[in-house]
Amino acid sequence: MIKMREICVSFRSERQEKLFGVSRDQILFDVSLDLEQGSCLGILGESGSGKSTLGRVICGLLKPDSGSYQLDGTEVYASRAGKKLLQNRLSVVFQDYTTSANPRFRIRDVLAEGIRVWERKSKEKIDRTAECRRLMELVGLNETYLDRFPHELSGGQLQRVCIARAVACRPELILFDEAISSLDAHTQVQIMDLLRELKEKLNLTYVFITHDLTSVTYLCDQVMFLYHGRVTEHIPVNQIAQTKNPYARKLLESVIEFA
Ligand SMILES: Nc1ncnc2c1ncn2[C@@H]1O[C@H](COP(=O)(O)OP(=O)(O)OP(=O)(O)O)[C@@H](O)[C@H]1O
Repeated sequence: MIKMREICVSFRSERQEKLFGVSRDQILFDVSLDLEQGSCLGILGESGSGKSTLGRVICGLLKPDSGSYQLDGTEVYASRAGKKLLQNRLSVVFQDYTTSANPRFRIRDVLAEGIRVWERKSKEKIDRTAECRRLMELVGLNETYLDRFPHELSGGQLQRVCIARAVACRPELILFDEAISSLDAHTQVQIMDLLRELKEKLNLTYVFITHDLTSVTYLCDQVMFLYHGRVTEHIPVNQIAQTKNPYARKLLESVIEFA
């Protein structure tokens, strides 16, 4: 489904030696990955290692300096058709569910944003009331919440709404950028169970960006470690205990010590 080869990204450096300097800081170095349909890839790394930058490349928001990014054989950044293909297939769920839902919208209007995308894609007219009910049921929320505003829901409930909005446009791939990190541990498990269930039901592919090793082992089938913008390891999750990666070892030891 996704094939990335030697992706490099740099940003204009803040420390320019000349007045009109053009020096750049490289953030991603030759990142390559393959993602099969139906799989779940966890991207782990310390703060600043380039996870979200890679996420922005994956979701079509940041054109890399060099490298190839193909979706089902089509080069994503080479043409408008490539970007369009990606837009039609991908949804994103961000960490900050409080700001990703417009506070002036009722929940039904938040969901309508995703439903409209599906209407445009499919060129079908959808019964929005019925679709909102279906989506609420899909993410385990009571349909009476449809008339509430975001601040009238708990963090976990609101993140469920954001997940419902993400699946409303019937994507094949969903990118989660620290999407459960700010929830309490109990709610995180509930949301991860929901994500597992949706993945099976809707045959979805996930990319899951996180600091949290536990959620990766719970949800993902493969894990990629980024360190200072380079992939240091990309392994199946069931081999994580044997990893030599120092960052992964540190995370593993902290989980084991904590347990
Ligand atoms: N638009 C930008 N312009 C300049 N530098 C940027 C930009 N976006 C990110 N960076 C820099 O790129 C580096 C990687 O940032 P990124 O957000 O990808 O890391 P991360 O691994 O997701 O970190 P965190 O876990 O803290 O979110 C950081 O040093 C950051 O300051």
